[in-house]
Amino acid sequence: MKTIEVVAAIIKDGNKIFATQRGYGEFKDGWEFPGGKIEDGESPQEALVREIKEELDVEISVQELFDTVEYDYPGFHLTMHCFISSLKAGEIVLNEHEDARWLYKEELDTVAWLPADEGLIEKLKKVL
Ligand SMILES: Nc1nc2c([nH]c(=O)n2[C@H]2C[C@H](O)[C@@H](COP(=O)(O)OP(=O)(O)OP(=O)(O)O)O2)c(=O)[nH]1
Repeated sequence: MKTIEVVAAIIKDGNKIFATQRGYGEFKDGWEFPGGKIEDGESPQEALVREIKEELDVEISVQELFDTVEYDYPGFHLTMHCFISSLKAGEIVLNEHEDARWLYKEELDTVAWLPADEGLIEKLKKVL
């Protein structure tokens, strides 16, 4: 099966994390962590900084790797490296997503996460 390698940002502000809702495509309306595919020659961290600038207009500082999710969708295998991050500069603008929310730990279950993110959310609840 084809593997897609993706980086995603768990952007934290104090006790809150930033969740985005996909605005298009196969997973439209699902909630996720912003990010996208790594391009040739990029490190995961470089890809993440670029993707977040494209999607949200902001600069982030990328901190530690929180988890790498491995998940089989019907059409492909997803490998997703999820980095704890924080906002460095700029104001968030939703260039691609249809909605976004800052969620406290207690609110993490109030949005419909993409299937690959469900285990990650359980793991996050333990550390937030
Ligand atoms: N960014 C991100 N993608 C996720 C998450 N969970 C999850 O299953 N995915 C999947 C959805 C997509 O198939 C893939 C991400 O690829 P992508 O962001 O480049 O999105 P895309 O398929 O729309 O690709 P493209 O149109 O930009 O080429 O990973 C998540 O939390 N964040």
